[in-house]
Amino acid sequence: MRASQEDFESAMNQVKLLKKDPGNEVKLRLYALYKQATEGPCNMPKPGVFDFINKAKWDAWNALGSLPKETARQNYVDLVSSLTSSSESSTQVKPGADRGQQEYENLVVTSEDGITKIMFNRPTRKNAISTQMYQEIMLALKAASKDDSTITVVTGNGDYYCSGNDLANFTDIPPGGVEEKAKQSAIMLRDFVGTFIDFPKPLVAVVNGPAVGISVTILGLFDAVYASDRATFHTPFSHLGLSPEGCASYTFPKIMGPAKSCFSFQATEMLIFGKKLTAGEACAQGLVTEVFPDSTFQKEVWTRLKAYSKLPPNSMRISKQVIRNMEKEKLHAVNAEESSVLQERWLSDECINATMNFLSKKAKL
Ligand SMILES: CCCCC/C=C/C(=O)SCCNC(=O)CCNC(=O)[C@H](O)C(C)(C)COP(=O)(O)OP(=O)(O)OC[C@H]1O[C@@H](n2cnc3c(N)ncnc32)[C@H](O)[C@@H]1OP(=O)(O)O
Repeated sequence: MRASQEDFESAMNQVKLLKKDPGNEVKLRLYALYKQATEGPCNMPKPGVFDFINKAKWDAWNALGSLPKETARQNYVDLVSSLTSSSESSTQVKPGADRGQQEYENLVVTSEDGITKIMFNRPTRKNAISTQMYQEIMLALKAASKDDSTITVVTGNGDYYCSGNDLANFTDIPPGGVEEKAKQSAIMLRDFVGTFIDFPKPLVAVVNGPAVGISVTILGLFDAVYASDRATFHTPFSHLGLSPEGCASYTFPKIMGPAKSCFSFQATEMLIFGKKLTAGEACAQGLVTEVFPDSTFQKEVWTRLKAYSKLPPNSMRISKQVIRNMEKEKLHAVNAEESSVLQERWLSDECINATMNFLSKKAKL
C-alpha cells in the first residue's frame, strides 16, 4: 500500500521524537526524500564548493533524479519506520534499563555518598555539548533533583571541563531550513538554562580543566565552583559572531561587582571582548569559589564535598531556595531575552562565517 499524506506527516513528527541521533548520512537522505516528496526533482541552483553544508544537501536531493513524488514519500515513511523500530529495540537491550536506570551516551552519571556526579564524557571533542548531550544533561539534572542525593556535581572527563557548544550542531539543518534550526536551538537553549535556574538542590561545578562558552556562562547559576589551577574561563562570543547566554549578561556583572566599577568592566571584557581568565583571575572576580593545585585537586575537592553531603538535606535545599527564589523570575526573563537575541545571531553572516571557519579547520580559539 502507498504511504498517504497523513502517513508522511506522522513520519515527519516521529523524526523529531527520535531518541538517538541517526547520523549525518541518514539525515541527508531524509532531507533529500522530504524535498523530493514535497517539491519534486531538485530545482535549486548548485551551491558553491565552499558552502559545503548546502552543497551536501543539494547533492543528496539531486541524486534522487526524477524519482516520483509518491515513491519519495513512501521511501521517507519506510526510512523513518526503520529508524523508530531500531531505536526502540536498542532501548530495550540497554543494560540497566530493567533496573530503572537511565543510560547516557555523552555523560557518566553516578550516585555515591549522597552525591550525584554528572560528568561530561566526550573527551575526544573536549566535551563539546552536542544537541543530544544538551538533552541528556537536562534529563540527568531532572533525575538528580528527585533522587536521594543531597548535592549534585557537574564535572568533565579528560583534560577539558568543556569546550562549550558543539559547533557542528549547526550543520544539522532540519527540513524547515536554517530559520527553523535557529528557532529550535533557541527553544533548546532556553529549556537547558531554565533547568539550571530551577535546580532545587545545591549544585557544584568541579572544573577540572579549561571551560569555554556556555559551560562558563552557566557557572553563575551554580552554588559553588571549585577549579583546578589548570582551568581557564573563556567566553569568545564576539569571535563567533554570537552574544552571551546562560544568564551571564545579568549574573556576571552582578558577581564581578557593581555597575561602573572596574570589576563590572571585567564582566564586559569577558563577554564582549572574549578575554580568557585564569582560574586565579576568575576566583578574584567571584566566578570561582576556590582554586586548588591540579595535583591535589580531585582529592581535596571530593573530601570537602563528601563532608558537605552529610549536612541535613532539607536545610540545604531550603537555604538555596531562600537565597535564589527572589532572583528566579528575573533569571527566566534574562534567559528568554538572551535566547531570542541568539536566535537572530545564529542567522548572521558573522556567526555563519565564524562557524564555517572553525569547521573547515581555518580557525580555533
Ligand atoms: C544550542 C545552544 C547554543 C548555546 C550557545 C553556546 C555558545 C558557546 O558555547 S560558544 C563556544 C563554542 N566553543 C568554541 O568555539 C570552541 C571551539 N574549539 C576550539 O577552539 C578548540 O577545539 C579548543 C581551543 C577548545 C581546543 O583546542 P585543542 O586543544 O587544539 O584541541 P582540538 O581543537 O584538536 O580538539 C579536539 C577535537 O575536538 C573538536 N572540538 C573541540 N571543541 C569543539 C567544539 N566546541 N565544537 C565542535 N568540535 C570541537 C576539535 O574540532 C577537534 O576535532 P578533530 O580535529 O576532528 O579531532
